Amino acid sequence: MSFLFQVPSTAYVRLSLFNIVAGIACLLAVTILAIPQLDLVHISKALDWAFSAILPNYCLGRSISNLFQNAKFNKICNVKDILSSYCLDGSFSNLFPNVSICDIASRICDSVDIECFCNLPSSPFFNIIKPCCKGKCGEVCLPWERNFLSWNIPGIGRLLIFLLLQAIIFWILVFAAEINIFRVIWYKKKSSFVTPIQREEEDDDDDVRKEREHINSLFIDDLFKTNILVLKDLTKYYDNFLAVDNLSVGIQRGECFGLLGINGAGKTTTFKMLTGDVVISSGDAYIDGFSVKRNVRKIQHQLGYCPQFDALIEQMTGREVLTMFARLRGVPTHVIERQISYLGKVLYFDTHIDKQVKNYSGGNKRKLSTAVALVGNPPIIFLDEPTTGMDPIARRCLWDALEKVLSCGQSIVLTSHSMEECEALCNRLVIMVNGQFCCLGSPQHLKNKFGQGYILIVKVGYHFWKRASLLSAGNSHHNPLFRPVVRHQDSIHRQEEAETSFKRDLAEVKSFIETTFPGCVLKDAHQGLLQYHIPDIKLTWAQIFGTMERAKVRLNIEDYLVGQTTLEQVFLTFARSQRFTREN
Ligand SMILES: Nc1ncnc2c1ncn2[C@@H]1O[C@H](COP(=O)(O)OP(=O)(O)OP(=O)(O)O)[C@@H](O)[C@H]1O
Repeated sequence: MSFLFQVPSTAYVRLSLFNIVAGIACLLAVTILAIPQLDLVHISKALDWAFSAILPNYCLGRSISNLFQNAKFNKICNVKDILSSYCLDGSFSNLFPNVSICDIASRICDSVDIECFCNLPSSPFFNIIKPCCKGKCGEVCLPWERNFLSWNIPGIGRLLIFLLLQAIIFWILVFAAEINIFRVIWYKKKSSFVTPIQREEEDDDDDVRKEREHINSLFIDDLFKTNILVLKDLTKYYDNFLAVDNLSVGIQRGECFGLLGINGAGKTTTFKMLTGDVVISSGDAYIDGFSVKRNVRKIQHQLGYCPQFDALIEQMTGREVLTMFARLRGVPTHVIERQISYLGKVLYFDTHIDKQVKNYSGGNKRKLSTAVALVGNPPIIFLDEPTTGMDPIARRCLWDALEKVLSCGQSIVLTSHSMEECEALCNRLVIMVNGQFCCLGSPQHLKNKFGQGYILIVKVGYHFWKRASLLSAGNSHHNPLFRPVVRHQDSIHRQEEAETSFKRDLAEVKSFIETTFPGCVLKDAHQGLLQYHIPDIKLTWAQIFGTMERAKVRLNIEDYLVGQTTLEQVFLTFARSQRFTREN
């Protein structure tokens, strides 16, 4: 049922409703339609067969109902009961004083059953038991079976056989789903009518293109001599929306690979495809040689996953959660305790490990989720924004822990919105925009390639404005009578003056920088803070500092900063081209 529903509460409500409808409403419908006066008995019979064949809860309800009904009618049609009720109380002898039927009947029916009476050519006793005489009772026949397991209604033999068949069929379906047969069939069927997406290769960054060519040029076995994870033209469509677009990359053993991108770039969807949570639209991914499409179970044994939102059981303690996942991963019992205390220590939440998860802070939950991903030392670990909500110390502790993991030869794929984190951990990273890789390489390579030159940040002084505001505030002490009106008008006037002056200063500084450093690009302008990228690599630090020091005296520059281009600036350059949907 987890294939049909995303939200547990929705699944619960809908399944409960379905069971009520299938179990009770169908039973009522069939029973009502079976009333002879409605003349719909044939429909009732057809529905009874149909429901019995497909609905186990109908079979169960029907069996219970039939058992009860059959027991009741068996009691009515039991010869000894009839004899005792009619003969012993004398009612029969009163009705037919000249007939010693009770004596005859009791003598006969000690040895024979009700059919004996039904076969008597005519007798008053026959009239009494007539409704029990099958085939001789016309429209007043009672439906009863001496054997309650009989195939005929109200015997429950047929229903039991259906229940058994359904158990076998549903077990086979669950087993097939477990071993992923449906997914494989789905992929096979889909690949026959999905045409691969035609890409404009020349639009790709050359590193991204080279990586794709490298992946496509080698056989899978060759790729896994060095790589642990390979994505090959991995694509995901949500209906018609292209969330992940033709990703190809190989991630090496012991490598930390970063996925950067703004909200909605497609990072989580990529993870979800790799873990088998969502179906791949086209392309494939391989972990340690196993295809996600064909061997998702094997792949799930190989990976640890820290999802974007903590998937923890609130009522369990941290230790219990880790023990559970360790057992699921097949960690030997005697090693589990050692691993848990190690993870608690390196991730610095060992003091909370015996608390219930519901009492954890947000940061500690993230640590526990990361520990869940690390338990059992899987060869590849996916971490989706693991440090969200962690304080700077905890974050650094996590980085140390991840460094240790990497040094043991395990690989990590990490998404994060912290450039600092990516620079600290990632050997290589990609920036994703609109589901595509825009650039690929080490943080330094990307900075060199996309951020050649310098970053100049200039803060234009606003002290005139500040002084004016202070002045107007100071004046207000002296003339309490006129203060409200005069102060208000004066303040507005001074603020307007200060604003004009500030705008003039800003324009002067802009014009100075743009003429002094030709080719510079204004990246950001915000509250008097101008951020330029100076691409001219021939300029020296001394030249830039000298020029700015001289300008600082002449122009209204309060402060300035010259630096190397940061990863964040490279990121921002690419992030600007992300298409914005209503959601992101
Ligand atoms: N189940 C879904 N159905 C339809 N569209 C979806 C679904 N899940 C994600 N998307 C869309 O796919 C795109 C990529 O989403 P995804 O969650 O992968 O982004 P992300 O890069 O992980 O973002 P974030 O940094 O916020 O986690 C988004 O535009 C999102 O709206």
